[in-house]
Amino acid sequence: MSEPGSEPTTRGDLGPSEKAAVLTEALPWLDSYAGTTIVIKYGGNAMIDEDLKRAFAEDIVYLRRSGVQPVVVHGGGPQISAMLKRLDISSEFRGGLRVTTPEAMDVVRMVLMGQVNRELVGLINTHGPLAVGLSGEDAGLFTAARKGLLLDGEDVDLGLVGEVAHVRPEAVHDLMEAGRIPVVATVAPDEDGTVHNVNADTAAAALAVALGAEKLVVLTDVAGLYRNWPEDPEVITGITASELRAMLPSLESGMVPKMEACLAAVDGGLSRATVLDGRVPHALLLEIFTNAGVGTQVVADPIGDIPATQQFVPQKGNRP
Ligand SMILES: Nc1ncnc2c1ncn2[C@@H]1O[C@H](COP(=O)(O)OP(=O)(O)O)[C@@H](O)[C@H]1O
Ligand SMILES: CC(=O)N[C@@H](CCC(=O)OP(=O)(O)O)C(=O)O
Repeated sequence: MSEPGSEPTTRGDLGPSEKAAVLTEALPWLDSYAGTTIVIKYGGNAMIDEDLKRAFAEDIVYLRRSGVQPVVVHGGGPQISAMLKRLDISSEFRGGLRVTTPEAMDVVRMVLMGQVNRELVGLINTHGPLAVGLSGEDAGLFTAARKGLLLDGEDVDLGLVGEVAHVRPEAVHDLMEAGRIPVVATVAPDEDGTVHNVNADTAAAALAVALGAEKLVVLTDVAGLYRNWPEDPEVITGITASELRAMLPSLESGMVPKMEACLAAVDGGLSRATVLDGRVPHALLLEIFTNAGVGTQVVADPIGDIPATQQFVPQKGNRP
């Protein structure tokens, strides 16, 4: 596993028998995931360069062609920050969430829907007419409610930041039934129609639960959830819902909404939620179609005394 800030590792060239082994290793996973829905959250911090974004689009199309139904929910935090800076609009984060003024909200909406969403849809569609972009504003997909935040005993006013109060997943279902890949930006109106900025991890979890997805995969810019961050970091490969719940108050910055989202997904009935290093090319395929898996896997509390690291150990025939 890489350390924070270190370069992600890549695989060297494989010989013919190793290539065949990789392909056959995928077979049981192809069998067990066919027909399931996987929600993939693509964080803005993992959209580092054009090659990585192209590799991500390939992975999504690969999943679709393998009979999996991928649903993409994307972020774009660094892209929003860059545009706010260009426009000389200040913004700050509290508890991993952007304090969003009405002026900043216009920029959030413009960047997420007009820039990041369009780019991902375009990259996927170089492989065929597959992806359709939408936001929480389309066909009532998300209804937001103003998010409150208590930090160190103090009420923080986050402005136009929303949490997902209601999901109406019909539009996503319609697209999936038509063989399309929904690509979702996470701005959403409240009941009065005022558009709110919803953290993409939070929205991805809510959508995954509403769709009854098999799994939530979160692509970010670290190798997973670290214990003892940042002094003596060590990636946690597997963690149960209760262990994560106990750890949440000690987490910082962007990891707070991310791990809250994984917990919400598992509490909402998904069998797993995984945080992966999106800087590794094809991390998604490695996670879904190889025995090793990568990153941090959050699982429901065990029945009996099987440790989290050994639950659903990805081996043939061992799917829950
Ligand atoms: N315990 C932790 N383990 C891993 N990353 C952490 C931890 N605590 C804080 N972080 C920070 O959280 C960041 C990921 O969140 P964020 O920047 O919101 O990513 P994304 O754009 O992918 O949603 C990491 O880059 C890291 O700096
Ligand atoms: C409320 C809030 O913080 N919203 C996020 C929405 C984008 C996002 O979540 O992007 P990443 O996944 O790349 O972090 C923001 O304004 O940055």
